[in-house]
Amino acid sequence: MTTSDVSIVAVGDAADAIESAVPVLVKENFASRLFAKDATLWGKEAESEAAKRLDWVGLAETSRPLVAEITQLRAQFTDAGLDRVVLCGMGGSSLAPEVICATDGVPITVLDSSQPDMVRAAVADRLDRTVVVVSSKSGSTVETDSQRRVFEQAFREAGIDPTERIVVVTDPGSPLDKDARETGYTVINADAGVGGRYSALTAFGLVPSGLAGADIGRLLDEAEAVSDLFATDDVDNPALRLGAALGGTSPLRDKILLISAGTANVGFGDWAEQLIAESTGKDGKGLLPVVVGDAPTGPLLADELWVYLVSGDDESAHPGDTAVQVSGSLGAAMLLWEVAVAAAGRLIGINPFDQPDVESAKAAARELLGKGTGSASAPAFTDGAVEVRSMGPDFLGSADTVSAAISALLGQLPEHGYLAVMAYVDRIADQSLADVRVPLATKLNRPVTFGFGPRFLHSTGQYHKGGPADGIYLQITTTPIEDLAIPGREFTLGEFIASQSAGDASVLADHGRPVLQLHLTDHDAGLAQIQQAIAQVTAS
Ligand SMILES: O=P(O)(O)OC[C@H]1O[C@](O)(CO)[C@@H](O)[C@@H]1O
Repeated sequence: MTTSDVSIVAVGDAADAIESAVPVLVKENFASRLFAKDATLWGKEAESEAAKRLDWVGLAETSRPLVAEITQLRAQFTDAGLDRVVLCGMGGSSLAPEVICATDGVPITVLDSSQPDMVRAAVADRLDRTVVVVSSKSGSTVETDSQRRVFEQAFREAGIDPTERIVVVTDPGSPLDKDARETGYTVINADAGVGGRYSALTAFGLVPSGLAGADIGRLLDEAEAVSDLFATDDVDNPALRLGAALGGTSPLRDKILLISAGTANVGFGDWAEQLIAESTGKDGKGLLPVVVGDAPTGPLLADELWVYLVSGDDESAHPGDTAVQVSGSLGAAMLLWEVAVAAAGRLIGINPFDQPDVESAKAAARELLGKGTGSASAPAFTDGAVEVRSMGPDFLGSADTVSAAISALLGQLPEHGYLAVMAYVDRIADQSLADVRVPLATKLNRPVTFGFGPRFLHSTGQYHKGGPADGIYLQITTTPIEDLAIPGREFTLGEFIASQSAGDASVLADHGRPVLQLHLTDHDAGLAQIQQAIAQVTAS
């Protein structure tokens, strides 16, 4: 069916789920209650958190005043010859602007990493023309704080006053809010009644995107055009239909393949990935988003739902026994998925507004940093430029090469499991590493996710630790080409990212999950060696 500029077409189990679950959601008045900010929709335990997290339903209207404010600020910067925008922020504080800018074709540098080489590269580029947006809802995320410190120092060293170049987006009253105001930065507060992954249409999505030149007024128009439709208790409500397809299949198809099939919303899967994984992956339940780019060549698996992201004028139905085809302009699509995931959360029986397991990895990282140790343990063995460690169950056996270790990890895959590749490398310079995903998925004939660390910790990281215990994990870490000090901190970025990867691995291992860590002692040689080893394993 097609309504407004949003369209949902479903076949197979997804269509059955829509047929059975949407009437229930309609009968319960889910849509109208959601838009009336009814915090009781996800059960007693979720109520107090939900009560603080539902302002996103009205953002198309309430965010309007920001458009003029941001436009004016952009004009000031442009007049001063500042035409490069860097966004420092993690997860919900950076994923939306990346998609908004890419879709609008305007450049923005998204720095969502603690990887020293990636941070150095962002700081070294056109500093004299750069405006930095520091975005953090909590105001306490260590990656973001570290990025800010590095930029502040770089500006000072270049004889530039950081207060003329740094704009801070944060919740009112956060530690960052206080500090930034005292320092004299331009601060734009976000709506505190919206969680990170639902914040695309708040100041978190709009400030960096608008400063970079994206048409944020149009984005809000697109969301506003569908708001009433999504608030309607009707079986034709596309957001309820998508929510039912995501959370209402029986048995639950919990691996959601996000396929880019002509959509104009560039990189939308990366944004939706966080929304789905962090919202649903908890209490041993959840939906695993798998961003696959092109359509998979293998058969549809019994626990997969294929979601084709198409363009509005694509009339053709995509193949697949069970599939959903979704289109919509970006602002509409963002609101569509937010409502759909909230509805899926009710169907699955989880609280879509908390992220209980993200903190556990952060705590483990803090502990390791405190001890001054990045890597948790001595390597089991070293092969060329790669140190090999295993965590969780002892699965290495007699493996003494990188490829044998990878094969041993793959041998741990449960029947309905998935493999997550987690690469703590420079996600711009080492982008090609992501190409290992497809051959691994083909070899295993099971879902394989690929995430750059620490970015994924704020996305699929919640699902890995809180969702069903059926994952196996291939962690790739590296000695940086050149480490970087964090001004005012006792640890370097290199030490910090090492503690993040080791902390996450230790939490996964505590959950009984197999983790293989491949650590590059020499970045270039190690990377080539790992790519070769994966090619060898997947070819056999
Ligand atoms: O905006 P903040 O508070 O820096 O948080 C960044 C991200 O970290 C998380 O809180 C946890 O991963 C995400 O939900 C959030 O989007």
